[in-house]
Amino acid sequence: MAAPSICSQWSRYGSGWLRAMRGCWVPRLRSSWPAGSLGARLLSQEKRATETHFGFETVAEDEKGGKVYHVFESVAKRYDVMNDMMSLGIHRVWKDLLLREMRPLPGTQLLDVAGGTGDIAFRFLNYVQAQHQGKQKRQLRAQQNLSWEEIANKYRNEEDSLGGSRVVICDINKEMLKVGKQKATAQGHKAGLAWVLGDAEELPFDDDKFDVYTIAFGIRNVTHIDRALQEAHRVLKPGGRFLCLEFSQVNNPLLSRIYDLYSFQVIPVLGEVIAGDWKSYQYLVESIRRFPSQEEFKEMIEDAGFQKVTYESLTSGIVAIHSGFKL
Ligand SMILES: COc1cc(O)cc(C/C=C(\C)CC/C=C(\C)CC/C=C(\C)CC/C=C(\C)CC/C=C(\C)CC/C=C(\C)CC/C=C(\C)CC/C=C(\C)CC/C=C(\C)CCC=C(C)C)c1O
Ligand SMILES: C[S@@+](CC[C@H](N)C(=O)[O-])C[C@H]1O[C@@H](n2cnc3c(N)ncnc32)[C@H](O)[C@@H]1O
Repeated sequence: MAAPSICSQWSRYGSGWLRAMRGCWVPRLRSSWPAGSLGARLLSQEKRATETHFGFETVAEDEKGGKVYHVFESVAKRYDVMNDMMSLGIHRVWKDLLLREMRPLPGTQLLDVAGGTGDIAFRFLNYVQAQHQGKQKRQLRAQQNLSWEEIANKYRNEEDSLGGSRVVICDINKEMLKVGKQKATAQGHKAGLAWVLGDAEELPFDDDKFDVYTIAFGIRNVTHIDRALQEAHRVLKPGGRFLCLEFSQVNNPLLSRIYDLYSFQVIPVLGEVIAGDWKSYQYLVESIRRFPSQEEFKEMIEDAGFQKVTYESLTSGIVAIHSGFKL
């Protein structure tokens, strides 16, 4: 599979003709537009159309990708330890629940987008391996009068311990992927996984290719969420499933105040102390507040063409798992 270069990915950010115009005739005309005139209104519309947010900051659309890249390049090495410290390990439970929701069938082809250091992919591999081994044991136990040679051969001939399941981890950040690959080696995951550098908004995969698409704590960072959702829909096979684990809206007012206090007063401090990076963790908490609520995000998933869209809020809505099908 071809891995597109980071530079070619970035050249795409922002809408082409508006960007080109901003650079040429728009600034020259600006001074001659009286306030409230059509020209001034068009300019402000054009600005709004090409601006987005990076946390609480307003930035040009074509700047956001670079800023997000810098955040994850900076945190990559301390990413996993930070998550355990900041969430007291709770992120592991959320990720386990995503797998429980997925319940992959034998032979599942999974695409994990914004897969970073591989947490979802490794859970998937452990799950399908355990399933496959369980099935194999049950089959052997059901067969009477097998010799020890036959049993030993059965185990030896078992080339694919994953029962045909595979996972592709796709992420835009090569530093995150690098840490993920090191983790895979340390955890003994060799077979059944591929690492691909790519953008959620322009996936380097053919149509109708995967059974399941996951994105965990990734979609919040994408510049055009609608494009990422459309891409998810494109690469899934008919009948395929979209699953997203993401921060969401806390639904308990009292807890919400404690949560805000913890997010804004503690997380950036931990970011500074553990990773030497206040700004990236300030971006994390700000981007969480910017992300749509459970219901709003559900509508966006439906707009991308998914059917039977549902969600489950976890830990009082701190995070939610959204699910949808390509039918
Ligand atoms: C740069 O971008 C990123 C970098 C990353 O490293 C990760 C991500 C993406 C995120 C993940 C992969 C998930 C893992 C990361 C997190 C969970 C960090 C984000 C955390 C939050 C937004 C806050 C919510 C966290 C939790 C509920 C986890 C549990 C944490 C606690 C129970 C905190 C306990 C801490 C203390 C007792 C320390 C003392 C605190 C204070 C003095 C401040 C005041 C705090 C309190 C009164 C207690 C705080 C209690 C809560 C927060 C519980 C609130 C519970 C509910 C609302 C149910 C990435 O994009
Ligand atoms: C918070 S991490 C999540 C990593 C992993 N899924 C997890 O649950 O631990 C967010 C990831 O999204 C990736 N990312 C951000 N924008 C992306 C994009 N446009 N396309 C693909 N990946 C992106 C980042 O590089 C980073 O690895």
